[in-house]
Amino acid sequence: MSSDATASAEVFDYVVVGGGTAGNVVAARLTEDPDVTVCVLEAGPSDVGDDNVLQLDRWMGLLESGYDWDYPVEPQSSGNSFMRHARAKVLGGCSSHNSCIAFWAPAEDLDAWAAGGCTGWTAEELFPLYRRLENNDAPGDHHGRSGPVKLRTLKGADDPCGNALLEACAQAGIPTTPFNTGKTVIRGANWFQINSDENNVRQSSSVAYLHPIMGKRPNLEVRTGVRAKRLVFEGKRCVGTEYLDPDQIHTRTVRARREVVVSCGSIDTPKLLMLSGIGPATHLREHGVDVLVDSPGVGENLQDHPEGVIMWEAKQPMPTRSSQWWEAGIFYDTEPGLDRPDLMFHYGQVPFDMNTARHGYPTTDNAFCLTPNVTRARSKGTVRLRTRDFRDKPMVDPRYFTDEHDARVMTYGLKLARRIAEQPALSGWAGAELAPGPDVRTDDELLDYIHNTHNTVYHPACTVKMGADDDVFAPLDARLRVKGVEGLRVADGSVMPDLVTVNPCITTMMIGEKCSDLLKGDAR
Ligand SMILES: Cc1cc2nc3c(=O)[nH]c(=O)nc-3n(C[C@H](O)[C@H](O)[C@H](O)COP(=O)(O)OP(=O)(O)OC[C@H]3O[C@@H](n4cnc5c(N)ncnc54)[C@H](O)[C@@H]3O)c2cc1C
Repeated sequence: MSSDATASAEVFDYVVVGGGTAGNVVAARLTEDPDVTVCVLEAGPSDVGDDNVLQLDRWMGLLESGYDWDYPVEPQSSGNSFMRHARAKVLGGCSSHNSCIAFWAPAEDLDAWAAGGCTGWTAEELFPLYRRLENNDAPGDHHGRSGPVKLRTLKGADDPCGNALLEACAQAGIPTTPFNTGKTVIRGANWFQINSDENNVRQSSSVAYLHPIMGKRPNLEVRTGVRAKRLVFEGKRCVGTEYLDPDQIHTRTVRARREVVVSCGSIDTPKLLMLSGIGPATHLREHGVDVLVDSPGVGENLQDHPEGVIMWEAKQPMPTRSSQWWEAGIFYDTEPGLDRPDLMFHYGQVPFDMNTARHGYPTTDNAFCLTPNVTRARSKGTVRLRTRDFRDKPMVDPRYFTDEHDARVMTYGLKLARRIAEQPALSGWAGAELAPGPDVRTDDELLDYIHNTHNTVYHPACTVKMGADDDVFAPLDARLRVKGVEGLRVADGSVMPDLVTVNPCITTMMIGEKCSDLLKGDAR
């Protein structure tokens, strides 16, 4: 150990606040060095032995459950004001809650981060980190074979409807194309890769990184059921955090000798920074929070993948077993000249009426659906404090569909989904269209339906973005350090300058890998 403190004392070399997707990666990598002590503070319970969390096919049951922070959105002028943002409250964070669709980010996304001032974040520099984290069953030299996170390629053996869908896509000019080869798929469809093992145990950051070492590394302490209230500073140096003990009464402090890493996710990280005095000064003062750093970008730039749904009654029985019920997807370019797809669909083997049933759209148990999402949405929102009480949910305002681009891509998506369903290959499967239904035809009607019923792919990100040193709207520099203070970094989905085009969980783990490299490099 680097000093007299042992792993059970209240002083550690590093404190990781939030035992989620990225935070656990940071903790696991740092404690590879037995002389480095790390304490992870996670508000939710442990996932060890909890099949509700570990068995991937049960993931939809976690939505709005006790494992969910379940954030409402502020009333939306152009979007669905009933929509809720699921955010996991359990060790592993959203990687313990999600559907484990596993993608490497397109090289173009990462290169754009670097071009925007994030030195060290090109695809060439980051692809080796994806390789390091994965143990992938896909062929070729592109993939890692010995990382902690198992990725497997789905094959659709038990889903004739899904196979008919891929055939229908091909009939509609969308070829069956392998994913995750390192070449960006602009137009193509296929079965996904997922991060779950052969027994369908999810390969969350806790399963893959923490379970093998918990209780085995004396330099790692994982505390669950503890909620950070506020970061602790001495002058401008972050020296630890206050947290609410599981007894829900006492406030304790844990200190970091070297650095604190905040990994609470794209909604709770900006909240914790703002409660600690780092954020837009006027907003902090309005809530009676003393300003430590006027950082106007904290809680700004909220980006997401808004998602619509189109659902058909199935003419034949749909599968009764599945890895996670959303096993295939489609990428598409809605205008010429794009270097990345601007539209994606997930194919659901199940009805998805969470946002349509309340509006009276019919539903059934035997249905399938396509959910178009806007992969490079331009509507940007905010996360703000509701009050200065750490127990209050923050104000999440994604401002969905306030940019016309997003509305155009989404309506294009609904029409393209109908075109796919009309292909001969799906004639034996696509029955009545349940939502939005055949009467909803014009762009205005489709948009009205979307505004009332859209969901999210649950990818909120970018609210504490990294950027160039002189970018005042980037609260972090490219080494993930919070500008204006010392001893404090952020590692989670909030650091992305722009949301990746694809499902972001594996990229968020990669951010954890990168953060651990930066910390190790700077500690030398
Ligand atoms: C329902 C759902 C389905 C999804 N499906 C997919 C998918 O199939 N593929 C994909 O790539 N992505 C998917 N995503 C998105 C992906 O899982 C997330 O973008 C990613 O996991 C976020 O990681 P993070 O590290 O930013 O935050 P998180 O993983 O959410 O980690 C934050 C952690 O911090 C904890 N925390 C928060 N506040 C405090 C506090 N004050 N004190 C202590 N701890 C705190 C939280 O409890 C949580 O454990 C999905 C997300 C959801 C919610």
